[in-house]
Amino acid sequence: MSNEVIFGTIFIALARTFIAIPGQFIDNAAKAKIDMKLRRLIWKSLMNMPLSFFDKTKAREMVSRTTSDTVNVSSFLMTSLLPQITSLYSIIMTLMIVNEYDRRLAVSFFVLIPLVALVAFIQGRLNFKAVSEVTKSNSKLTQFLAERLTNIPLIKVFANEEKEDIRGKEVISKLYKSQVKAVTVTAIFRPVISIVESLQTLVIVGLGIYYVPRGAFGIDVWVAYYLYAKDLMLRVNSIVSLFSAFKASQGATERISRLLEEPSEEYRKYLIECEAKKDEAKKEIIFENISFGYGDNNVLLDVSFRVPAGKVTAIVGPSGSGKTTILSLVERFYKPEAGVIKLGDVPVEDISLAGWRRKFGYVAQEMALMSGTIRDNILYGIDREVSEEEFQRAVAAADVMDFVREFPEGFDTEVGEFGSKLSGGQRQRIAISRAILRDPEYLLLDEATSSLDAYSEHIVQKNLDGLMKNRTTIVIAHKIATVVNADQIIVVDSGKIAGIGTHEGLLKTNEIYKGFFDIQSQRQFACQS
Ligand SMILES: Nc1ncnc2c1ncn2[C@@H]1O[C@H](COP(=O)(O)OP(=O)(O)OP(=O)(O)O)[C@@H](O)[C@H]1O
Repeated sequence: MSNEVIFGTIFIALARTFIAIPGQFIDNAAKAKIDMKLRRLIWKSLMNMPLSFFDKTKAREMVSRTTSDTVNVSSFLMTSLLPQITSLYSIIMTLMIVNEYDRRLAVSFFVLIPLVALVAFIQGRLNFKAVSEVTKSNSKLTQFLAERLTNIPLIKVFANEEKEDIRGKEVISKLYKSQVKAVTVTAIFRPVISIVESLQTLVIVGLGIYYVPRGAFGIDVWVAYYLYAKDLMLRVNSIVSLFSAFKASQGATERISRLLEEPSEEYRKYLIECEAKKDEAKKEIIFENISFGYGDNNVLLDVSFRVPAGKVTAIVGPSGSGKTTILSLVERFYKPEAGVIKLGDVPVEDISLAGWRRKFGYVAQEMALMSGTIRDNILYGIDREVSEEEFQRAVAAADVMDFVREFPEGFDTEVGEFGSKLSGGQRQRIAISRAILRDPEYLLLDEATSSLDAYSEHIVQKNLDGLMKNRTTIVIAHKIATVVNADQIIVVDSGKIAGIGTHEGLLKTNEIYKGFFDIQSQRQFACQS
């Protein structure tokens, strides 16, 4: 019996050590794999979300969904849940083995287990609350820092450094206080846990002192019981702490599930294969009784018009009247609430979104760039081979050479985060050269030359005119020259069509257009004089 107990105990201890080493490796590798799979799933889902999703979601929240929430889930699965299955098995086996040694020793566990479980439960709850508080304060600090650091010019312009300093200190202090709270919980529970451990030892030792001299069992059984009891208590402790780990991962799991359940753009729904049908560029784009709003903010009301194929349509109207929204609907960033948009006689809903977007070149007022070089940005989204000659032609047409020449590294110059190392006009010229390379069937320009100086504007406008020629183009225009030369002008006012016609026609019949023309003429005159 004696040898059996001693060798059995040593064998279990050794086996545990040898199993633990590869076990730990497998756990960590599996955890990393779960992280990777979850992150890929989230990323894919984010890439297929409609623009309306990003209107209501903070980018930083999506970053933490992809980085920290995934870790919470995988940690729960691999470091909390799975090991507890073996813990449960160990507890049952220990109870059975000790019961075989001596029933009275096994009964002692029914006193020790509830005691340890109760303390671990209370500690888990308090710890969970404290750690949640730290996580919350931490993400508030991250949000604060990211927002302020990307808006330094705004802070400087309003000389708000002192106020921001005070606000920053408050956010940092909040994180500090929550950390101290968490540390206090740990500090309070350390002595409580020590007391419980001492009690355990007292019971274990007490049982030995009482029963061994009376011959109930030998010292070997007593030592084995001691080792089993210690291990059992650790396992009970970790099973109970599963509760707080579950709570911590519950929030993350819910957030990830909610994200994955969001409806995607049905990007790959191919009802009509768009790419093959080049001749569709010959078809007009038709808005039939379109109404649309962002949430409760109604922007377009029963809007109907036709964009003739191969012609330039200019949209004019006061700020906030819905001009950019019309372009967004053409690009199918949003779905109209009422009415239908057609290409010829086909509703655009029946045309694959990927193919549809590939038909368009879009140059917005503010074009953000990706970090990388100027060349990377010019070629962004161009999924075909571009010869150096073609590249040079495009950059010359958009007057990009004018500023690239100034940089020692030329087209290999890094543009910085969001293209921050370039001016608005330089960023716009990159966007225009990108549109030229894309050679789209449809061109959407949102006041595309607004950030350029007079000289560059002249060159770029000349090339844009070339690009617009025989191409279906919708341009949101504030400049007289663009408007006057357009084949058709749509006047938008408070989300409604206030007039459609040519410059001469509207000038005679449309008061809003006449007002717009007069203001723009005066502005242009003021700029020139
Ligand atoms: N993503 C959005 N979410 C919520 N509201 C929006 C969004 N984009 C625009 N709006 C609102 O829709 C209305 C029309 O905006 P839109 O950008 O279409 O006007 P616009 O005529 O192009 O203006 P501007 O000439 O100043 O660029 C505005 O009241 C604006 O606040």
